[in-house]
Formats: sequence, C-alpha cells, structure tokens
Amino acid sequence: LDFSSSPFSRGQPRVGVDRGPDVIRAAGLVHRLHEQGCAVKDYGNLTFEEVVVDEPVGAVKCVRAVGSANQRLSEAVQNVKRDGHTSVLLGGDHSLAIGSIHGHSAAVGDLSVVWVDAHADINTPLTSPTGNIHGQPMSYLLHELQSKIPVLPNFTWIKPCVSAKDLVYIGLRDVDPEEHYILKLLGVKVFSMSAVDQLGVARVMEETCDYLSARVKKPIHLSFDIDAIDPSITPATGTPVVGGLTYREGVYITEHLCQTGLLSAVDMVEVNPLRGQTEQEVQSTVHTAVDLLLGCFGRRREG
Ligand SMILES: N[C@@]1(C(=O)O)CN(C[C@@H]2CCCCN2)C[C@@H]1CCC[B-](O)(O)O
Ligand SMILES: [Mn+2]
Ligand SMILES: [Mn+2]
Ligand SMILES: [Mn+2]
Repeated sequence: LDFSSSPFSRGQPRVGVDRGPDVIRAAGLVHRLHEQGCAVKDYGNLTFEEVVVDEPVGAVKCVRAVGSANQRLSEAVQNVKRDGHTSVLLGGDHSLAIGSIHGHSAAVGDLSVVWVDAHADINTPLTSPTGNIHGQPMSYLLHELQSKIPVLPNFTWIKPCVSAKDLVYIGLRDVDPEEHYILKLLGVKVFSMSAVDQLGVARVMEETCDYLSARVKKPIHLSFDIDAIDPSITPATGTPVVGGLTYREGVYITEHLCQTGLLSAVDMVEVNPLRGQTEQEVQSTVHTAVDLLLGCFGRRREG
C-alpha cells in the first residue's frame, strides 16, 4: 500500500489537525505495517500551495485553500491507484475526502464508500451551519446533489463521482436537520449508533457488505473519521461526540472490510494532537488510529 499524508486543516477552524500525519507516523505505522507483511510506500507529506487571500464565499470558509489542496490530493491518489496500490490518506481534516474519493474514482471508476463517522459530513455550502468544509465533503461528490452546489473558486475541477446508492454510513450520532433531510431524500443507507446498538457491529458489517455488493461488487473506499470512536478512547479530535464506537467495534469494522478483499482506499482523518488534554489522551487517540489502519491491512486479533 502507498500512503500520502496531508497535513491540512483549512476544512475546519481548530489548529493542530495538520499535525495528525506526523504523530501517526511517529507512533510507528510504517514499521507495524512492515511487521505484518505489508509492502509500504510513504509518499511523505503533500505540500500545498499557499493561498494568501481566501475570503469566505457566502458562509463557506477557506474555499480556495480547500479546493486547491484537494485537487493536488486527487492527483496523488490517482497516481497511487494507477500504480495498483491501496491508497491510504492520513489527515488532516475530513475535507480531504473530496480529493481522496475523487482521485480514487478517477482511477478505478465506480466505487462504494463506507463513511465511518459521528457526523454525516453531507451539508451543502448552503445548508452548512458552520461553513466548515469538513462537514460538507460528500455533498461535492454525490451525483444527486450537484444541482445544490454553487460554483466555488478552485472547486470547478471536481466531477461528482459517487451515487447515493453506493454510500453507507456507520456511527452517526450528530447529524444536522438539513443533513437528515438530505439522507432521507436520497435514501442513503445509514447505520447510526442506535443501529449499532440494536444489531451489533457484526450484523451491521454483514448488512453493509451485502447492501454494497447487491448489484455489482465495486472497490471500497473507507473514509474513517477518528471521531466515530468514543471520545473516551479517542479524545484528541476536533468535534468529539459522546456515545461512540468502542475500540473493539472500530477494529471489527476494519478487519471485516479487509476480509472482503475489496478495500481499495482508506482515509484516516481528524486526529488532532492539540485537542488532547494530556499526552496519554493523544497517545490513546493515535494508537487507536494506527490499530484501525493495521486492521485494514490484514492484522487479525487471533493472530
Ligand atoms: N455538521 C457539522 C458541520 O459543521 O457541518 C456541525 N457539527 C457541530 C455541531 C455542534 C453542535 C451540535 C450539532 N453539531 C460538526 C459537523 C461537522 C463535523 C465534521 B467531521 O469531519 O468532524 O465529521
Ligand atoms: Mn509503487
Ligand atoms: Mn466527525
Ligand atoms: Mn468527518
């Protein structure tokens, strides 16, 4: 697998999430992947053009920086996929899913998206309550929402590339009313935390994979927001929400997706070392992120 890390934070207002890739590397991700037999190529931190003037467009903040960074990321992910590798994006905030999914789709065509997150990240520029683009990435990618997306500077390169029927959410527990309306209108498959409690994670994964492969098996893009995990385990993140996935549920999700053999790209985003109140909180967050990634690439708890 090849991974590119994007120290990028302009999709949200808090400092420190651009430090995510370095702390994940420092926790020994590459070494642990080698230990379990993975061939790894670390493309290093992507460099992004400095955008000096970036006035909000309507309510949307940092549009030009986010658009430019994601165009660069899309090209990088395309290159990794064209090399025939599984792409791993270390964030950085969740606005990076725009470039990651766009680039993945440009290389492989139709794909399925499994979005593991406390949040739906499907606000349009006009519904967003905060203007932060990390709460909007899916709206730029879905065919069905394109009539709702205004022209934005540095966003004109984005071609919608995901169908609502090829998207599954797991872990939702903090969804804005407008997002809920969109999810219902589009009929998007959602396994909220209530569903996780009701069905159990094994059944959720069984239904997720059956749902996604019901028509045609497609490569899977896993976009994992570390805030899907309960903040008692992963507090060092920008928008923590109580009542999240356990460490075991998170690892079960990545182990299960690995077993499908369809995992084609992984995002691990929103780790923010400056949001941990103690070093122990940062380490708990980072080590969980590493273990989730190891699960994507063959680590089995039974050995
Ligand atoms: N929907 C949001 C948006 O800003 O659009 C609003 N929400 C914060 C808000 C706090 C008060 C109770 C309702 N929720 C954060 C979310 C984006 C999370 C981005 B992610 O990448 O971390 O998932
Ligand atoms: Mn290569
Ligand atoms: Mn989130
Ligand atoms: Mn997110």
